[in-house]
Amino acid sequence: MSIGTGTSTHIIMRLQLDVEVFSFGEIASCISAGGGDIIGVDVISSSRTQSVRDITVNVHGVKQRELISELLPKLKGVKVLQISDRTFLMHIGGKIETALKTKIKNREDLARVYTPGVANVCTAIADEPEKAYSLTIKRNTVAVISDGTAVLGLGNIGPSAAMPVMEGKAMLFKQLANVDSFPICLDTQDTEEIIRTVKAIAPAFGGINLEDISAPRCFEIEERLRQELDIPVFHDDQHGTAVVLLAGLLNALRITNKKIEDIKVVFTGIGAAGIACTKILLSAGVRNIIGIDRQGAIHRDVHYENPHWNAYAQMTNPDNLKGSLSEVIVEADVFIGVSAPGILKVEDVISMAKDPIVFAMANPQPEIDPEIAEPYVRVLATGRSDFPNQINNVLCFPGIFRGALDCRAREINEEMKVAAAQAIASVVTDEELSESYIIPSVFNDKVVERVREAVVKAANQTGVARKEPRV
Ligand SMILES: NC(=O)c1ccc[n+]([C@@H]2O[C@H](COP(=O)([O-])OP(=O)(O)OC[C@H]3O[C@@H](n4cnc5c(N)ncnc54)[C@H](O)[C@@H]3O)[C@@H](O)[C@H]2O)c1
Ligand SMILES: O=C(O)C[C@H](O)C(=O)O
Ligand SMILES: [Mg+2]
Repeated sequence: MSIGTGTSTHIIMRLQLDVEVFSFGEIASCISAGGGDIIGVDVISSSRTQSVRDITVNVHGVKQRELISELLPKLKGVKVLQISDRTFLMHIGGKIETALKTKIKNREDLARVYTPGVANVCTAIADEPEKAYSLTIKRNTVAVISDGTAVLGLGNIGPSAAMPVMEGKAMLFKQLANVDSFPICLDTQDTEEIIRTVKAIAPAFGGINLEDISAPRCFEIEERLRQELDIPVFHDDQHGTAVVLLAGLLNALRITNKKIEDIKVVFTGIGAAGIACTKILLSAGVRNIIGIDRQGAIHRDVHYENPHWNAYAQMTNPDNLKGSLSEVIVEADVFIGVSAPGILKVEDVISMAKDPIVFAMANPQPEIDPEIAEPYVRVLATGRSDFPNQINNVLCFPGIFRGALDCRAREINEEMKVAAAQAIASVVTDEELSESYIIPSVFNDKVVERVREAVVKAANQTGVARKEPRV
């Protein structure tokens, strides 16, 4: 399966060139005719007769890449040895590794980090289990756990295919918040087995980040683990997303000057993210939310097999609207998509109220192509990093876990989440706020620090902190 991103990407073409025959001008014209731009040329090897070169080319989609790959071999003296995509190259062998804090230089070191010295440390922990926090990786380490059932918007692609996303989350934890983490993808989709397994591996970890586990199983898995473990358990697709969404919406409403209690919000995708996002907006004061899943608006006149939808119908849709997205979205102020690609049409956006806010957050393909939607909306956001206004849980999970680990929080509660949302929103000042800047960038170094501070404060206020954090 190939993801047509619709945006540019770099490919590296390794060419074997017959020195007597080839013409670089012809190669350049051919790449340009295929719609690519040459970014760089590296000579890999050279002899009197042959030269092997890597040509890095910027292309704007899969079709251009295919066209260039077809045209180049037709040139005289040119043989295409290999075409690699930079994204794939960054994944070869995985994206993370274990690093040592101290090197074992001699026998004395060996006897300390390993047998016999290590035995004394083990006994100390056996005598006083709390010491696991000071003498093992526990205090700074989170397990990133998935069963591969709702990987981005790709669906149930299984545990092995989920690994690149989980490795990516681990990279972000480390780079943004210096939290160590392990990506763990489980080869089971059985709720009880997942709960048992996570509980069994929990002693090594200071927190559990559940990721890309589909609804409705994710609700029970998280709830039971929260009750049965004494470390924070956080389903990122529910709560991380909800926190960042609330931050983005608070700032978008500053632009459109609409009051949170007056807006009509239409959601698509009433799964893990959709239900949690709805709940956070209700507690922030939104009164009119209508949720839409595959069969249309969720209302109170039917009984759903999914018990979460019956509960959802009770807390949303005050006018008990029925029908399709196109029918329900008329005069809505805000659209929030956590569902599937391409389901929002331009006509739907046109039918919204003045100054529409559209958050098309499905990954990797949003509910509407941003380029198509842009002329019709006041504020547009997606979950992706290649458009402005990235509403993605990456703005939340590193900082929220940094804070929770630092104050050794027992759990991550509602107050900590709302504090995190306000902290993220506050990074964008009044002077900076604009239609294309409602939410700070992932690379804004104020984000993690502000979220951490707000989360530690809320944890202290709600009595779930078990330690004064180091400053
Ligand atoms: N931007 C972010 O930070 C962020 C965070 C979490 C999830 N997401 C995205 O949101 C989407 C859902 O993720 P999830 O974890 O909630 O998955 P999920 O499987 O728990 O829920 C998805 C829901 O969308 C519904 N759906 C699918 N196709 C639909 C359609 N055509 N019309 C209406 N509803 C439809 C499904 O029936 C399901 O109820 C994914 O694309 C994911 O990438 C984005
Ligand atoms: O992984 C992401 O980019 C965000 C989110 O967790 C998702 O599942 O889409
Ligand atoms: Mg996810």
